[in-house]
Amino acid sequence: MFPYLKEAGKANFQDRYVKKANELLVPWDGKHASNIGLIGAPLSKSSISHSGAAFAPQAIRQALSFYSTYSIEAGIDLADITVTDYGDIVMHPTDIVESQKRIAETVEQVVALHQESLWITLGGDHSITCPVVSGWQKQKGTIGIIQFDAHHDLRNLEDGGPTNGTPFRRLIEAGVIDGSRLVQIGLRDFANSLAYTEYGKQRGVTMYTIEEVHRLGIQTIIDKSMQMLSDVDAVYVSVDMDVLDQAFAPGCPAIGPGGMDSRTLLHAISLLARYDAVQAMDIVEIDPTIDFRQMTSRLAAWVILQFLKGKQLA
Ligand SMILES: N=CN[C@@H](CCC(=O)O)C(=O)O
Ligand SMILES: [Mn+2]
Ligand SMILES: [Mn+2]
Repeated sequence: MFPYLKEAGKANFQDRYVKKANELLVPWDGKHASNIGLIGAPLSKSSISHSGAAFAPQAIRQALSFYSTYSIEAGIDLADITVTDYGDIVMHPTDIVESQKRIAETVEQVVALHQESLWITLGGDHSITCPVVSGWQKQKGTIGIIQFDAHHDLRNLEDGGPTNGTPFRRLIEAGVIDGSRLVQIGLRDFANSLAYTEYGKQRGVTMYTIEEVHRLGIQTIIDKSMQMLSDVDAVYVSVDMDVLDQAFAPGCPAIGPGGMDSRTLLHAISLLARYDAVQAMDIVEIDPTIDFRQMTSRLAAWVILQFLKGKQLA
């Protein structure tokens, strides 16, 4: 009736030949689901550094609207993919342990409903990976994890409880994953301590520093890692955005120089997604309140798109 009135929040300009990446997300109706699920775990009260990562799931969804679904490099369009958006898990306002329990329970329940689905979880700080993987693993069996991170995240629990510095130690000590099935990629100087490198080595964790990424090349590291994990039932990819150099990811609380460039991370995700065993991914440690021009959330949107692209190329 009114030709110049549009629904609030809808784009001002629509090109009939362009599909925007956010249009791939379809809210879960409680019944129907596609074979790719997305869920938000907005917890950041568990972060050692001040963090507004609880705002990241919405920021990343919104950042998808900046991009189209067409990959000129691969010569494919993702337009026909549907990602079922399960929404965000409600966090307890003060109780971190209760919030993490809700994450584990919810993930276990939704994965049980749709066991064949691929899962993308948007954090939150990195503490969410422990409950997410715990819930997911219950439906999967023996799992491997590939972690992109500047940090080990193998800190002791005594000093701070279940913070964003501890998820992989908790998973190992709870027996959810064997240390020999954890691969850490992008570890960097002056962001860790010898005690945790030694703890990781004792547990059989495979570690690649950012210097090794540069020297060996990301393709070689991904090939080797997936070969090493060839006996697992499923592989989980955990993307701590602070693996990136501060120039590429200004919106992470624990930024630093000497990190990975965005192209290397995106290539790694697309390579990993081509493996059938890679069935889940999380993206963590983005605080949209300190980001610059949504650069870090935009990159996270691309991480999702590279994952979807890689699956199309599998
Ligand atoms: N996942 C991040 N872990 C880092 C940063 C913690 C922080 O400063 O918030 C770590 O344990 O050092
Ligand atoms: Mn980190
Ligand atoms: Mn981390």
